[in-house]
Amino acid sequence: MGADRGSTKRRSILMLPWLAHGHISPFFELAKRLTDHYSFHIYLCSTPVNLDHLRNTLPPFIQLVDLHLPSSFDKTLPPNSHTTKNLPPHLMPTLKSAFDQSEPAFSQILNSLRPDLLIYDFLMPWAPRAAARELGIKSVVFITGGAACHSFVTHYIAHPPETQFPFPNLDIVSSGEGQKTVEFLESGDDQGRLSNKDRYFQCLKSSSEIVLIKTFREIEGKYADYFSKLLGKEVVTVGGLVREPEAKTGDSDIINWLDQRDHSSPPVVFVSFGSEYFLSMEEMVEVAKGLERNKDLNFIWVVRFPEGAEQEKNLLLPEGFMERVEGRGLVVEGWAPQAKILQHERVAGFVSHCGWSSVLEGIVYGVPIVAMPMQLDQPWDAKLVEEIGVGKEVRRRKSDGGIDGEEMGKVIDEVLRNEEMKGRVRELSEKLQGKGDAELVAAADRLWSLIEGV
Ligand SMILES: C[C@@H]1O[C@H](OP(=O)(O)OP(=O)(O)OC[C@H]2O[C@@H](n3ccc(=O)[nH]c3=O)[C@H](O)[C@@H]2O)[C@H](O)[C@H](O)[C@H]1O
Repeated sequence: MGADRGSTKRRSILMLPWLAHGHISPFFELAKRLTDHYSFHIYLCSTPVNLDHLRNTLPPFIQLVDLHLPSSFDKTLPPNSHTTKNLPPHLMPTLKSAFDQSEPAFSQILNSLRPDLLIYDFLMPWAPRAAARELGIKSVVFITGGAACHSFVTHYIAHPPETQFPFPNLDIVSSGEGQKTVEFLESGDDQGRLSNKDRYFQCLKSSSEIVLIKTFREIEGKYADYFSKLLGKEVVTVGGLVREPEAKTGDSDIINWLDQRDHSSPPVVFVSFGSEYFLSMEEMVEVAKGLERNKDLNFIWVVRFPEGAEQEKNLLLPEGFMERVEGRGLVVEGWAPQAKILQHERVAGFVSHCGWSSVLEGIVYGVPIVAMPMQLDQPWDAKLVEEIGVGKEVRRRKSDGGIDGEEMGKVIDEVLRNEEMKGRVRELSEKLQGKGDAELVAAADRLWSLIEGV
């Protein structure tokens, strides 16, 4: 008896992603595939503000469950800020503490829904403990990032500092590029109770005999195997979960702009730094410089500002920038239909912060990547992009580690001219078609057998 739809009974899974779009989106994609092909019923649990955009497009056998953070935080974290989207960075530790203190509410949800399994994220060690305590059920952590990064971070936490990471090309701590991420790992929530590295490692250790991760063995098999060795658990890949772009009103202006770039006009690059990161003023100036450097370059650039800090984009962009790029550059505020843009035939390059979902979308849609990592796992994702030959990283200034517009412009030109890289991206994109489904089938069966205890 497998997890296939022929099974007579449905097994229920409660999913609890971290309160960020870059986490909720992969959990929802996994939920859609598990309920679409297999006999699972999925409860997707998050704060109301994080679930609102999903309420009207729910496939069968997926149910949204609102989790309310303690009202004691309402002064520092009003309900519409119970998400990392547009949250001022200094409030992130407070959001983690508020989420931690929602454990009693989560325990009530466990008791009312009584799921057969919990799939959780790597930021809430209290969730698997609650599942075991309240219901005696197993829990599985689902890593929404890449295996290269997570195998390094786990190695960094589990081994003495002098132990050599087996893949030196990705040992960015030794190379001095990972300082910000090390600081992030050593820092913690605003009560100082739990460092991020302890929080993360407790989540990994609390997972049952398997760990799920959003990647393809084709591109990260050796890292997934090392991750498994470090954890002493089975690391089960689910493929890239690259979502099919949904048609949305308001996207047509951008798509029409792309359609108007005929084959005689220069190629277009899409520039985005994800749903969490906000460029500083200085970084905005350097990115603008990089896009202006090549007068022939067409581009779409998504610019974002923290909630309450929205400003007219021309206040933050260099004087006269919009006029100078008139006709070849489109600056979009807040959000753009990234998946649809990357699929467009006129888009020949992707300037990305290398958030993991963006890297996978660039690869699956066959668009070479100009890697400009900013924080978190992005430095490792950028190194992987270079290692598998689907892009090139923009090296930062040696003097102060800042991004350099001139260097960015050079790498854009180099990537757009690199026929071998374009061929490699196309070849990998074709190779990955269907690979993800095969990995998902195996993962669904593995979850089913875990629930059945076989
Ligand atoms: C897991 C973790 O999530 C975070 O998410 P973040 O949003 O920054 O980036 P992505 O993972 O690329 O996720 C971004 C997702 O939002 C979509 N999108 C984004 C901006 C936009 O304007 N339009 C869109 O459609 C995009 O297509 C992708 O699917 C951190 O990066 C972290 O590095 C990453 O490992």
